[in-house]
Amino acid sequence: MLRYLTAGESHGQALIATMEGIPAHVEVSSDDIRNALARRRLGAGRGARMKFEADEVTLLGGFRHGETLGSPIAIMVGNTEWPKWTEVMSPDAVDQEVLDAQARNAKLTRPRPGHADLAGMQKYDWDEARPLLERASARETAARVAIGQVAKNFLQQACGITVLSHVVELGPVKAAKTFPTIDDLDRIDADPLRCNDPVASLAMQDEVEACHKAGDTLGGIVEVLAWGLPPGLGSHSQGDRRLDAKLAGALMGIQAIKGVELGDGFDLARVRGSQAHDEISGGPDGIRRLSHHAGGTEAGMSTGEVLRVRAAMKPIATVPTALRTIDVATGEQARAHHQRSDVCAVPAAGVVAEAMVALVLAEAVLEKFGGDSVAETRRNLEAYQARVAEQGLTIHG
Ligand SMILES: Cc1cc2nc3c(=O)[nH]c(=O)nc-3n(C[C@H](O)[C@H](O)[C@H](O)COP(=O)(O)O)c2cc1C
Ligand SMILES: C=C(O[C@@H]1CC(C(=O)O)=C[C@@H](OP(=O)(O)O)[C@H]1O)C(=O)O
Repeated sequence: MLRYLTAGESHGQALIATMEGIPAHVEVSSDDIRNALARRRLGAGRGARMKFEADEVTLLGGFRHGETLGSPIAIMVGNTEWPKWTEVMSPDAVDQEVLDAQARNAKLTRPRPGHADLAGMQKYDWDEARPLLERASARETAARVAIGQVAKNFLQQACGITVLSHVVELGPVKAAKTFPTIDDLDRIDADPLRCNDPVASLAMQDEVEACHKAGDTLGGIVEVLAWGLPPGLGSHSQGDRRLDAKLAGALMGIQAIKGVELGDGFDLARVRGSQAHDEISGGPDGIRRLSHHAGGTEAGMSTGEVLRVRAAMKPIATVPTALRTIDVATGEQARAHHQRSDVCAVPAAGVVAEAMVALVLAEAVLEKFGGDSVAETRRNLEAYQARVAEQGLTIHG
């Protein structure tokens, strides 16, 4: 069983991710994690904080000599801005004078619509937003990307599975419906919008710029693709074992994601059945699908086709021309607290979505094939593939 947790606050000393269940002998380096975190910082529309703050990676446990040990993993992502926040975020009690000064200067009593601020104050009994926003912040996704990279390395090394994402919509701009391949990954990462369509990317960059000037924010849609999945990950037999349900839950668990669709998703509801399903054809090479509407799952199981899942991100909620709210200290109408924010974080959300998909797939692979070492998982996978081939049911995607 694969399980993981993260801890840490946005302006805390560090984020920590722990993960248990990853087999031994997955090759991972600190640079792999650093590169993954650098990809998450990329992208047009990110705010000032991404420029002056850095992620400091430390592999704390579960690794030795560039490999996983099969024991629990702990990764620390240190925050270089911590020295400026030691008093505001001190884990230990501070003097009343310091608290009073903080209250005078910076008590966040004007909850921001679209954030954890107001519901969190109600639920956890706080009189300001700081204790909520610190954990609700998507800074936390750095920790998930760190362990997601370990899952990606495992998937690649044990099963030859590759996970990639690209931005398909940004506000009103839509990319052409092109299907990137693994070879496009470097080009997509080099694009400021992580978009596979260069013309749409320019229009997206203009949209980000226009929004920035107007003091407004943007959302968009990312698509995650995974190549190399065997058929049969997940199960039809219980709702909570379905691969599509796990993917949807994991992607909806990312801050600001408000919709998820598998394959053609919502569009399938608008066409007739004869147009909606992926017909099956046989032949000497094995089985082939004549279309890719389902997105690589049927009845909660992977089909062996390319997995294709999309996530819709709402526009950034901390709108610079601040939204209306109340001041909870006075009960009076006010404008929401705003210091700075991203105009758009859709390219970064794509990288986070890749990590979440990789974690779900790693869990599904381990559920189906088990294995305490990469070689054992691979051997079990190969035995399964050989049996499927004997049945004459090998998929050629
Ligand atoms: C990578 C990433 C960066 C984000 N950056 C910001 C930001 O700068 N400002 C902001 O208001 N929200 C940002 N968000 C979204 C908020 O964290 C999120 O909307 C908020 O915590 C409320 O959660 P909810 O939208 O899921 O309801 C970001 C989300 C992601 C995934
Ligand atoms: C720090 C990160 O993203 C932050 C996520 C975030 C939010 O509300 O989610 C708000 C912003 O932080 P602040 O309000 O302090 O400027 C982003 O910069 C990060 O992704 O590493």
